[in-house]
Amino acid sequence: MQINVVDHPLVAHKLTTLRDQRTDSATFRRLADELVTLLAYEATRDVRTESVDLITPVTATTGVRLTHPRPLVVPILRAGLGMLEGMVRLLPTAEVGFLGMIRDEDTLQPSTYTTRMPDDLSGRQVYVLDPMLATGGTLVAGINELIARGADDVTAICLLAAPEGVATMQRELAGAPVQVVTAAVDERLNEQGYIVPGLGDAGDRMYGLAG
Ligand SMILES: O=P(O)(O)OC[C@H]1O[C@H](OP(=O)(O)OP(=O)(O)O)[C@H](O)[C@@H]1O
Ligand SMILES: O=c1cc[nH]c(=O)[nH]1
Ligand SMILES: [Mg+2]
Repeated sequence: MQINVVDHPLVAHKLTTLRDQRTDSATFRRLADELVTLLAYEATRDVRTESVDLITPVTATTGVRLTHPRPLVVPILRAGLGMLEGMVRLLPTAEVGFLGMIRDEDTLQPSTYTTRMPDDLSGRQVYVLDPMLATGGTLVAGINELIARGADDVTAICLLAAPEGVATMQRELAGAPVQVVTAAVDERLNEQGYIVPGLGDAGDRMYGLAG
């Protein structure tokens, strides 16, 4: 499994504002949207294209366009939903599937409460969106579901990662066709499984406290 930490001043600037506890939900959602487009620029470096002939107002030429089958974008609900618009803006032909997952606050084990995706993902490029890679349990389970459906080219885009989660993914998904693109790998997890220094609970910061 490959990890790509995007080292760019605009990425660092937006991430710093996301971390700040004074940033309100509306600003947090806007910055998450902007940040995912910057990360997606790196994450889609190998997106499949085909050449296409066209005529400009000046001459005939050849260009490229995204190829079929269409890429699949899968936000992991809830917090991954805040990354969806920024991603499909860059990949307008993408199809969108959904994985609803929640991490138990005490055991930190993930469970899946909804799945809406094509049954057969063979030959598809898949982009998974989840802002936080903490213990890695959620992404490992989510990506294993994609692989079970035949996915053989999976890129996870995360706003922030913990070294523990990266190590878990490298162990659990060793040899799998998976890469992770993130804005930063932080110091560690705390006793509650939150990333330190982190940005808190991404879902709560986007959408308010879950009831
Ligand atoms: O790497 P892990 O330790 O598995 O933790 C990461 C997961 O935790 C958060 O989701 P949460 O369970 O809070 O659900 P939410 O998005 O609905 O808030 C986050 O959005 C990730 O999906
Ligand atoms: O720091 C963390 C860890 C898991 N989920 C979050 O939303 N934040
Ligand atoms: Mg949450």
